[in-house]
Amino acid sequence: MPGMKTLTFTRPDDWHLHLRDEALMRSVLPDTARQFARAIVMPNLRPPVTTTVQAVAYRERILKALPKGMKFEPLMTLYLTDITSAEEIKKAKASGVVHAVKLYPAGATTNSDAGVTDLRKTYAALEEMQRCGMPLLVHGEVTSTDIDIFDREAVFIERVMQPLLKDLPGLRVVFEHITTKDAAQFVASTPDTIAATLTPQHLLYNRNAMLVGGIRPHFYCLPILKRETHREALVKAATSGNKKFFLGTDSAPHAQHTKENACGCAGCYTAHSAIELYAEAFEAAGALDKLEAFASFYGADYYGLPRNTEKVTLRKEEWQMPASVGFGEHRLVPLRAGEKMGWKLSS
Ligand SMILES: NC(=O)N[C@@H](CC(=O)O)C(=O)O
Ligand SMILES: [Zn+2]
Ligand SMILES: [Zn+2]
Repeated sequence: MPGMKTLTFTRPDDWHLHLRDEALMRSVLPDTARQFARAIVMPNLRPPVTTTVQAVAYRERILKALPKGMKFEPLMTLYLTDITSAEEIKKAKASGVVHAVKLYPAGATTNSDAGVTDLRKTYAALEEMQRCGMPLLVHGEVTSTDIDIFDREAVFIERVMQPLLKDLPGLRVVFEHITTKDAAQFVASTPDTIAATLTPQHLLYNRNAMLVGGIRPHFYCLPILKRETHREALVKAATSGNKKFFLGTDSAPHAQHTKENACGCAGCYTAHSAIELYAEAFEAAGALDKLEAFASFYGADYYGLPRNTEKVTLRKEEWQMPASVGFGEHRLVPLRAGEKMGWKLSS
């Protein structure tokens, strides 16, 4: 069609994704595989993926769940615990399928109770990671009860991140799903070994979306949405052309009834149309020309993997996000449910 606005670019990858397992995974995996060539798959299952043997088995379950005709490469991670050994890191590295290790401070987020209680307990593993170049992916929030939930990321920088990088200056660290100006500035000021992922919800929304005119549980994720000044700083980082900032949806599916609940779970389901959501955020910033490198180049470069060669096309087209989609035997409410979208990925 003449005059139709399209955007063709290298197929993207998702550098932070929750796929869950079994029937739940089978429901969400096609959404990711339709858009992304590869994804860094988070290990916060119950029980968590703490060993290479478990990661290899989880990878096989993912590949088996992939619908016929779809191509997708899951990049596996290990869940760091107080007892992860240097030996386990060596096995992970040698496997060729484990690409990173994830730090969840104990109690910080969904399925993090097996997480790290004191970072010093993990130094043998971290030293081996520093030696072999295995990235540490960090959920960067402190968990102390005296710290306000809106300050937990900023406080994490001074209390955990800075001491960690002082002790292990060669460690590769990805500050995952950053939500504050503080984190964006911190990452920008560090050497190239330190990078960050950015989610669509933190680029598109501030905390008003979650709290004004009624409490909207489908906008609740961790780290929690912050005020507008932070969102603006994140958009600036994502669209700056700085290779330290790349795409990681943090798509985190939870069944509808567990989010629409007196004690609702944390996590936004963005995989349904993640690349379209990012396109909207980049378009609003007048930076669509920066989307390809953010979505398809910088993450691969950071992880030392080849860039994808296949192309995808986004079309400017209005469509409506479904109110919910299937999730095993449950329902799952995607971000933007029932609302208009302005971009569509061509199939
Ligand atoms: N982001 C979230 O709010 N939730 C994630 C965990 C995480 O990434 O912190 C989940 O697994 O549900
Ligand atoms: Zn997290
Ligand atoms: Zn996550």
